[in-house]
Amino acid sequence: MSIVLRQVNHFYGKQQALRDINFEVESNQIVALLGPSGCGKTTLLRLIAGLERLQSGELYLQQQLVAAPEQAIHMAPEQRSIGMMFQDYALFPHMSVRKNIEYGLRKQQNIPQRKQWIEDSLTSMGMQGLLERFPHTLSGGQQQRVALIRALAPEPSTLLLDEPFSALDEHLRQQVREETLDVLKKSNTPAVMVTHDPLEAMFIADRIVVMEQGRIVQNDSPQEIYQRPTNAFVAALFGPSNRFESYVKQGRVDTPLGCFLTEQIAEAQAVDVIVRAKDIVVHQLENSQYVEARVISVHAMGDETHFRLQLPSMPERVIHARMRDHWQASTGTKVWLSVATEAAYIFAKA
Ligand SMILES: Nc1ncnc2c1ncn2[C@@H]1O[C@H](COP(=O)(O)OP(=O)(O)OP(=O)(O)O)[C@@H](O)[C@H]1O
Repeated sequence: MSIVLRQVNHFYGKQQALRDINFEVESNQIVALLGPSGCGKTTLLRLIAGLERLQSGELYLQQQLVAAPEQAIHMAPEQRSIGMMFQDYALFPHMSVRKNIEYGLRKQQNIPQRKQWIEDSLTSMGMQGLLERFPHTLSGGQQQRVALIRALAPEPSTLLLDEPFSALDEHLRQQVREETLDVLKKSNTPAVMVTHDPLEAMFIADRIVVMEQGRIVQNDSPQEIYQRPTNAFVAALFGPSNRFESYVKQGRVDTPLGCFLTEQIAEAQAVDVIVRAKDIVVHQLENSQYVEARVISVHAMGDETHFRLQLPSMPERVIHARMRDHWQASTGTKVWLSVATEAAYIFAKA
């Protein structure tokens, strides 16, 4: 194991930022911490790095107990062999790219070999010839690549990344994200990356830890998180969705989009139902099995068409649907909706 956290709680004054956190990062794994602003992601990263003192619980890095307040253990950040990379790059402005990267090399390392690694890594990212340049002469994407190589040059046992791509525009973000993934996998460095972008987490991570209000609500592979979300919050993370409140009656849950079967949830239990926009099929032809709706607006979204729809039974709500087809329809057009029964995610309310 690269990182093990046991029973960690953290307070800022009276406000609790982390609750009962337990998780592990295996060697060679990339783990994404995913959740909305304020859910405690950065706090967790800072605790692992030692920038914030653990108040309770235990932290192991490479099987070594490095923080445990009950045993008065707190290893200093610089002794933890952790590399860090943040969204604002934080390169030294008065040093060349070469000096920035070589700054962290340690005497114990095979320096000529590391220098070769630095040159090879920059070349693989299309950055050959930039070693003598200064940070202010580089683009944001180039600075971010330098920051990655700098963080990895001392061969840390783990890399922590806090929203590393958020300052980049969408196109560049995708490119730098792919390069980062390749460099991390090639160097076999386990990493924990904070992000609030579910697609980014799915793309880069072997495992996703979803956080909500200081708690871990699910810790699984990207596929499990997407296909078997454990609560309504996780089910609604990936793209636009529709949420309904209902209750179980004779093994069924009635919603404005139809009736769905549920076997696991007790009779009369109040539930949240999530139907992802992509799971609603919009039909042009009337069918008595389908639910009637009217078009509010239609939006071409590249390969998909996004519909904002209104149901006669609940005119105050906007229903979101997404189809792979290309559609055009004017406001007020009548359409019919269907949802496969397995496409409704049903969760008992807490
Ligand atoms: N130094 C601090 N002093 C007081 N409260 C803090 C401090 N740092 C964080 N908090 C609070 O703790 C909670 C968790 O913050 P944290 O920065 O860990 O969340 P986050 O998920 O990383 O959010 P974001 O995505 O916006 O960075 C928030 O309510 C925040 O306001």
